[in-house]
Amino acid sequence: MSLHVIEHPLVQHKLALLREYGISTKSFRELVSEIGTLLTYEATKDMPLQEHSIKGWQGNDIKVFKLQGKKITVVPILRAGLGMMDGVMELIPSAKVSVVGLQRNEETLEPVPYFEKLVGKIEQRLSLVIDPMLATGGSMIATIDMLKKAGCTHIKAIVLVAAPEGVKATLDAHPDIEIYTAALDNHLDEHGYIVPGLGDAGDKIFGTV
Ligand SMILES: O=P(O)(O)OC[C@H]1O[C@H](OP(=O)(O)OP(=O)(O)O)[C@H](O)[C@@H]1O
Ligand SMILES: O=c1cc[nH]c(=O)[nH]1
Ligand SMILES: [Mg+2]
Repeated sequence: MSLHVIEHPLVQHKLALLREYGISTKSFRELVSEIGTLLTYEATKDMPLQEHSIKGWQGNDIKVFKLQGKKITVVPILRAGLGMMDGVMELIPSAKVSVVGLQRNEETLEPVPYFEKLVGKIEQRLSLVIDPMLATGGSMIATIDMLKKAGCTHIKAIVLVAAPEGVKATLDAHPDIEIYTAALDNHLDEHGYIVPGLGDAGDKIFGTV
């Protein structure tokens, strides 16, 4: 459906810190999680509400609004998506979690699926796919393919940084989804890395380099 670049000053400030050369693993993890929280706030702002009547502090009936029906499944793409989990779950602590494992082949840039564990009745919920990086879009497209195969019709993606190539490929393949990102970066380099980007987000979160 569309791309939402979140230009909120807190998001942009934290993203600037995240891009620093030589950032520590601790700071990288903290910022990934914090930006995850802020982007979740934006991505959930059109969730439907239902009116309820409750007893308020004075003991009389008052009208309030609560989230309606089956709510959200968070879908982290392993590994790097796990880095956003705590931040996302902070705002939606009752969300179900469906985990998808994909490893990009660094030669062909094709995603190689290695894990899929989706929750029951996933088709009745909004799927919120989380991954820090949207590069060629291959991993995101493969994940959305899996979710649609399971019957999901309402899917949003939250990524910290997106390349124009990945946004186009994802929205061409799945025009009905919405992408929320802190930045639409410049381009992909010859190795499929986002420029200016963040480097290898999975390695930075897990300390594997
Ligand atoms: O848009 P694409 O071209 O598919 O690239 C983006 C994917 O690459 C990274 O994961 P990677 O495959 O490196 O796995 P990791 O999270 O285990 O490091 C990143 O976290 C995305 O999942
Ligand atoms: O720039 C990129 C592209 C894919 N995966 C990453 O971690 N970073
Ligand atoms: Mg990686």
